Amino acid sequence: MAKVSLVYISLSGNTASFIKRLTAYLQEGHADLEVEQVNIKDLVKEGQDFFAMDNQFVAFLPTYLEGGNGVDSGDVEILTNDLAAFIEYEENYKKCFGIVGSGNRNFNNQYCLTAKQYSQRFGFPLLDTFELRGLQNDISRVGDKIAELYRL
Ligand SMILES: Cc1cc2nc3c(=O)[nH]c(=O)nc-3n(C[C@H](O)[C@H](O)[C@H](O)COP(=O)(O)O)c2cc1C
Repeated sequence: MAKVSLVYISLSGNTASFIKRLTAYLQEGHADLEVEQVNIKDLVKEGQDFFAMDNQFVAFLPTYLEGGNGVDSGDVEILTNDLAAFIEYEENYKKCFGIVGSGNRNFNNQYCLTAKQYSQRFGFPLLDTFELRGLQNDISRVGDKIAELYRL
C-alpha cells in the first residue's frame, strides 16, 4: 500500500488545518492511501524522541521571523527551529522530497522566507507556497504535486 509522509510544524493551527484538508484531498483520489502525519510541535511537547524517517516525506513550514525586512537586514527564525532539528536528525533531509512554505503576504519580502532558506540550507527544492490556511486551489495544486512525487 502506498504511503505518503507529511512532516510539519504549526503554532497557531493554520498549517495543521492545511495538512488535514490535504490528507482528505489525497485520500479522495486514492482510497487505500496511508498518510503519515508527523507533527513536530506535538513530538516536542510530549517529550518524544526524534526518529529517522523510513519513508520519503514532504515538509511544511510556516514563517515566523523576528526583525529584518527579508532583503538587506537580518532576520531571526523563531518558534519553528524544531522542524530544522528534526530534518537534521539522522540525516532525515536526505529523505525529504522538498518543502512547502506558508506565511502571510503582509510580510512582503519575508513572505515564506524560512522555507526558501531551508531549501538552500538542506539542498531540497521549495515545492510550493500558500498563504495562511490555504485555499482549495492551494490544496489541489500541492496535492497534485505530491501525487506526482510519490507516483500515486
Ligand atoms: C510573530 C509572527 C511572525 C511572523 N513572521 C512572518 C514572516 O516573516 N513572513 C511570513 O510570510 N509570515 C509571517 N508570519 C505569519 C505566519 O507564517 C502565518 O500566520 C502562518 O499561517 C502561521 O502558521 P501556523 O498557524 O501553522 O503556525 C508571522 C506570524 C507571527 C505571529
